[in-house]
Amino acid sequence: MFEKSTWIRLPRNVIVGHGVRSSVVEVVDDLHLQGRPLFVTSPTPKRVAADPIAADFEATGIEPAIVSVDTASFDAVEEVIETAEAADASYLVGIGGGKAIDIAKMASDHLEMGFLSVPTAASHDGIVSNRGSVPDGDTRHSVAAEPPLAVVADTGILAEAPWELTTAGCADIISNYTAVMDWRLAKRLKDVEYSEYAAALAEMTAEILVDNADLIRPGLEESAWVVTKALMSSGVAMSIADSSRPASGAEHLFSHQLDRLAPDAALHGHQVGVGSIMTAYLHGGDHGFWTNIRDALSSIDAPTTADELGIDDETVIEALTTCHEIRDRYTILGDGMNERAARDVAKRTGVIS
Ligand SMILES: NC(=O)C1=CN([C@@H]2O[C@H](COP(=O)(O)OP(=O)(O)OC[C@H]3O[C@@H](n4cnc5c(N)ncnc54)[C@H](OP(=O)(O)O)[C@@H]3O)[C@@H](O)[C@H]2O)C=CC1
Ligand SMILES: O=C(CO)COP(=O)(O)O
Ligand SMILES: [Zn+2]
Repeated sequence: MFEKSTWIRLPRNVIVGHGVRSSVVEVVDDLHLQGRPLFVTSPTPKRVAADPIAADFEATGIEPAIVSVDTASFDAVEEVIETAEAADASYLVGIGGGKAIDIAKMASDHLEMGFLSVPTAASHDGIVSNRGSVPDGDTRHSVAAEPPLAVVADTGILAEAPWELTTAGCADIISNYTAVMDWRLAKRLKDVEYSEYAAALAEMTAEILVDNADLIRPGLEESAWVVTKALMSSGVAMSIADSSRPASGAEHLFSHQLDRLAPDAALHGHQVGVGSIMTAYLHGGDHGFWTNIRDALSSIDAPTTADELGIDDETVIEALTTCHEIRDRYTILGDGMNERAARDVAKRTGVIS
């Protein structure tokens, strides 16, 4: 008897383009959302987007509550839940980078409220995904969460954000190549749940981004357009898989461990990009594979070395040798690398000197 079933949760509205920030009120109306929104943001996104959007709401007689978060943590999710209850909010709007959007989607899941995703940086592929990523002591959870009812991505705002945020988003996408290789390996060796559609979409997204690398230049609003579409496509792959597997393999474990060992040293996307160079090398095969990843990263100005990340060589080795313990996710790292092997891969790929 056939007993399989799937439930794919995706945004109902996706609005991308120049000046669409001013459509948030209209989108809320289109979704028939009533009552008071709570904006979940962080300091810079508050200034560049949340405050002007709040003014648009005030002009219609609605005064949004606003909470600004500093870290991606369960404490921050709790703070948002308490603020939503105290403010009698009826839906949430995540306005910012990956941190603010992740916290909004997890809080809205707990509150059983809808949420809108308004990215201010094309820096991560959690813009549409139905998952949050939160560090918790020695581990890092990929938490099932509410997908956005709508995404409003203003390419004007995204293009004005610091260039390195956009290159971080590109690197998060390029890392899909190794994430999918890890996923296929885990399917073969551990028979984990696997979706060929999600894997193909994640890979194709990386492919299209790399093919359009010459359009990705600072000061070009079209870059924000190209990168944001890729970030959304990658997020949809995660939603189809109902897992972050299509976009998160060993290179993400490496980055999550760097977040613990060297907090705030570099952006998420930049760390996973450098991790991807090394895990591509570990996957072996064609010499061109890891060099292609390195060259794709450098063609869009993303870091390819520890030095460029602002992280010292020994921290890279520590992260490589311990990051398999971060979570129960089988990857090319298997049950861990020893120090000699880690130093060898980091040196051969030029990540450390
Ligand atoms: N759920 C998922 O599927 C995914 C989740 N993630 C998560 O997302 C996070 C990484 O996202 P990322 O965006 O790099 O992290 P942050 O949200 O921390 O943003 C990075 C920096 O960009 C700043 N910023 C954001 N927008 C602007 C702007 N328009 N102008 C100037 N500065 C701006 C932020 O300012 P400020 O300091 O004021 O906040 C912050 O300093 C990680 O926690 C990662 O785990 C990543 C990928 C997928
Ligand atoms: O960053 C992600 C995909 O780009 C997902 O993060 P996790 O590794 O926490 O699942
Ligand atoms: Zn990522």
